[in-house]
Amino acid sequence: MSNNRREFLKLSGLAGLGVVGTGFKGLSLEEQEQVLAQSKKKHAQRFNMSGYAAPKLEVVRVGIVGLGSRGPGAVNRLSKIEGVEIKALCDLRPEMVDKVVKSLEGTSHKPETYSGSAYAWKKMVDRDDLDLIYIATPWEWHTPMAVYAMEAGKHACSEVPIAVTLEECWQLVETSERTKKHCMMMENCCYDFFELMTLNMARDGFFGDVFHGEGAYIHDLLGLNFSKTGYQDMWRLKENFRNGNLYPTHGLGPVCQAMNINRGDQMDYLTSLSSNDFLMKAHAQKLAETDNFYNSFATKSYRGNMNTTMVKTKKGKSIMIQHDVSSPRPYSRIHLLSGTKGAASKYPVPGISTGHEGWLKADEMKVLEEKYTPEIVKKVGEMAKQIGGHGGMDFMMDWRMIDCLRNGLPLDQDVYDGALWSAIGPLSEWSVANRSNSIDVPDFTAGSWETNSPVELTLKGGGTTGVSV
Ligand SMILES: NC(=O)c1ccc[n+]([C@@H]2O[C@H](COP(=O)([O-])OP(=O)(O)OC[C@H]3O[C@@H](n4cnc5c(N)ncnc54)[C@H](O)[C@@H]3O)[C@@H](O)[C@H]2O)c1
Repeated sequence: MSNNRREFLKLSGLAGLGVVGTGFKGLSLEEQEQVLAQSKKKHAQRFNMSGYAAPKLEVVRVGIVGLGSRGPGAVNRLSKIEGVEIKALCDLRPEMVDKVVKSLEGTSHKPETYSGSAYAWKKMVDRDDLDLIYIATPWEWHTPMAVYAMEAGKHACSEVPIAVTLEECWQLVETSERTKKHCMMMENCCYDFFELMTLNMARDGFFGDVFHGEGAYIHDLLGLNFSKTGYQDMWRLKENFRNGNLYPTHGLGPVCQAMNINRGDQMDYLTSLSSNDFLMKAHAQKLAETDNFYNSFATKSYRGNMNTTMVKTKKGKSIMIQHDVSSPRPYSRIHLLSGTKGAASKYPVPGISTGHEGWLKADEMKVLEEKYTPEIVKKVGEMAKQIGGHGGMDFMMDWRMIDCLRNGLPLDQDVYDGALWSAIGPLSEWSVANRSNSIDVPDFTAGSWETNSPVELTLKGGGTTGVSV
């Protein structure tokens, strides 16, 4: 069987209008309209997964697929959480699996392994002794793997973005609703310390009505994306042949939580604009001068270096999201919240303000930290810092998900969050390709955003899962 994911989609019956291809690329205007109409029609059938609690699992038996740069860290973190059994590991490349198996020597985890083909993961997912499939593969595999996992009776969680087309977003929503299996996109930035504190402050009304938010993924990955030893088969560079906000969720997730998107407000429409590419093709051409490997990359067109996407919400609020992975500038996710009574901004230095005079002083910030540090940080924040993973946020995310599964609680990020935040990718592609015309954002919740509860910030009903550092 071909290693090609598009071939797989066709063979597995997952192919539908808009699945094969990236976003709207390659579709005529008429076909794009059909995709949107089809999306709207799907509002008919519903089971609301927001706030849904699956039966408690005392032990969470996990299978992990994708053991490149990101996956092994997840294995390490999960291995330290009480009630987790790492039962199975999978990667296309056997050597990646071997390395992770070795790292677990001396622990109680004795996983079975799967590798050697692009479909070995299906064998793993088909086992009947797994509760959760944890996905850390290239983007194009996230939805096929998550959908297959839910169909096989497992909860699914996936790295970001969980979908690359609108059709995939709908598949995730429909499958999660039909199978009543959790489908969580692992947006770790929602668990960073400043983001959690400002979410708590927003919830308490500190900022008044938060009517504007900004997020971004500004990270100079030019060298890594073009490195032959970076991402498997150069997949991440190839994603940059698309033009739009390809990686929206790190900046967007925490802003959506603070603005209660999907849970009190909803995205209405967006418009998106990309600069031209002034760096990537030039870099490819320079590399090709001395290395034939880069010849094919030197002839390609790349996404504009900076993409700016603006969203209007149904309640009249605004969100701005940026994406730039090639400019020589410092890392930033912005994380700005602007309300009727105050504002927060994370980069370059975390600050809170209540007026135009400037940011609060260190002693005032300390008082706020004491008041607004959420329960999860008090409970596992210090251990998370020791275990690591982007300063601790990765561990807090994994711990919270496992704690919710073990206590039969709804997950903080449900399938609607994953679908909506990921949908910015294909929607922004369409807008960029159409002179920044606006496009409606589908309501994946089918109206239940009006009554869904905001994400839970206490550990009510849970907080019982231990950690071994
Ligand atoms: N949340 C974060 O902070 C964060 C950070 C880094 C990466 N990521 C995400 O993690 C995911 C993985 O990224 P990475 O940096 O580890 O990439 P990578 O290329 O290093 O690793 C991907 C792994 O998946 C394997 N793989 C590919 N196709 C497969 C298949 N069909 N079956 C089984 N294994 C397959 C590859 O062999 C490789 O080992 C991406 O979605 C990326 O966006 C998230």
